Amino acid sequence: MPPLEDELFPSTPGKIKIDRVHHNMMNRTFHRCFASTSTMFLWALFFIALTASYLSFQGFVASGSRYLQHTASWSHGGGGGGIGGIHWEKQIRSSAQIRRQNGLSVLVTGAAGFVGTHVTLALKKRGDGVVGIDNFNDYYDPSLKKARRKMLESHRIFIVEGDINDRRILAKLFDIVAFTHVMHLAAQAGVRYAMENPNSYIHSNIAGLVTLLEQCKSSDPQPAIVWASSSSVYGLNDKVPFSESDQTDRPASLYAATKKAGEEITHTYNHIYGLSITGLRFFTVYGPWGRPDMAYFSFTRNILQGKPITVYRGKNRVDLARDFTYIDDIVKGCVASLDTAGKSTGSGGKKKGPAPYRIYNLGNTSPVTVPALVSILEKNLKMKAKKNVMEMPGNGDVPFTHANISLARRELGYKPTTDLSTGLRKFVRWYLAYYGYNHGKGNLVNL
Ligand SMILES: O=C(O)[C@H]1O[C@H](OP(=O)(O)OP(=O)(O)OC[C@H]2O[C@@H](n3ccc(=O)[nH]c3=O)[C@H](O)[C@@H]2O)[C@H](O)[C@@H](O)[C@@H]1O
Repeated sequence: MPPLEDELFPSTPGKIKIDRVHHNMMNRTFHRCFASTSTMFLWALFFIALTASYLSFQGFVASGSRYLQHTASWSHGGGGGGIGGIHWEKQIRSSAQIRRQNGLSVLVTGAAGFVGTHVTLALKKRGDGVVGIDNFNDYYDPSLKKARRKMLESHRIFIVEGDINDRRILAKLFDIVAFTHVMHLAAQAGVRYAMENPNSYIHSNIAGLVTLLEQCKSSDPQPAIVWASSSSVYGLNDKVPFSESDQTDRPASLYAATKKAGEEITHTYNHIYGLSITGLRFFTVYGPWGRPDMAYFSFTRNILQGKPITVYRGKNRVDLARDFTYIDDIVKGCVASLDTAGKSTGSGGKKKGPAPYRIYNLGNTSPVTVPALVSILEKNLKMKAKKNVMEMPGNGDVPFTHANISLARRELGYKPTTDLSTGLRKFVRWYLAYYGYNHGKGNLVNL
């Protein structure tokens, strides 16, 4: 059995063990023990204070660097598009200035994208106020997006460098400008890339869309929204031409599925919050300042560089076909949609009455096969393509698209006027002016 004292004062490191010699000795020991304990107590206090001040200093440094990062991201959004500050707000106000009677005030998302650039410019040219937002991601060469921005800047259009998933930026923009309309074109595009990077489709086409709608629903006044859906929602349908009333529940790619989801999500915001919604199903849009990931663009590059192109073919050697639609026709459809969009009816996040919910096909109504597309390019480039023909891989592609545009014609006055030959001639002219024959460094040209 251990002695009682040992139990009361266990011999642990740092603790004084009581001497059991005699009483005086014990007193002295107690005294020493007490004195040492109070010293220990003071030391302990000292260490606690030291630790506390170290931790709070760390916290200060961390929050300081968070603050610095925050400030940095709000002041260096990238060449000309820096975020935050008086100068930034001034550029936004100036870009948003309306210069015609009953002009619109439009926020264009994806403004440095292909369709975004063209729509933004068209609105500005007719005197509407317009501000762009774009995250300048590197899905395809960001230098093309920057060149588009430079071109827009020469027309005094300001593009904020930011992501539609960033609630703070959206809130700030709506604080500065009472947008009457949002032209929502920011998206992860491309049908086949969805197998490589599925999450980017969820990030932009689902999460980004919801973030934007949340902002719009709580804005006062609520803007009307026109946004880009896609012909790909018709998926595996084989009844042609595709009509808006056809069922769209058999998407062939994740891209198509996110666009279809977008149609359902916008419907919800229309139903609950009274947002005015117009969804536009674009059919394979092409033209100057286009997207390098698309077939007409990459074929042109490869033909000029003497590289082979891959031409996909459907089952039983059937050629694939697309209802290729020229950018100027699409722009007219977008602008007409903005002009005819009824008002949103909500305020303070509450619906006051039913608001319009519309969906339109914007196509060309004359599908052309991919080999025919290649022939037109060969003629314009005066060069022969090296073709590798192979069966379409099961990666989300659909064999054909063909738009019925009667609804858009009736309600928007939409009437496409550019056939594929004319449109590709314009594209090739732009391409050669921009890249040169060797696809060298781009020379910036005006539209
Ligand atoms: O209209 C639409 O909904 C969609 O149009 C295009 O998608 P897609 O029609 O597949 O356009 P491309 O990628 O340019 O392909 C056009 C045709 O060329 C074919 N192709 C593509 C690439 C290739 O290397 N070879 C080839 O034969 C495709 O199979 C397709 O039939 C866009 O990329 C989508 O963002 C858009 O939403």
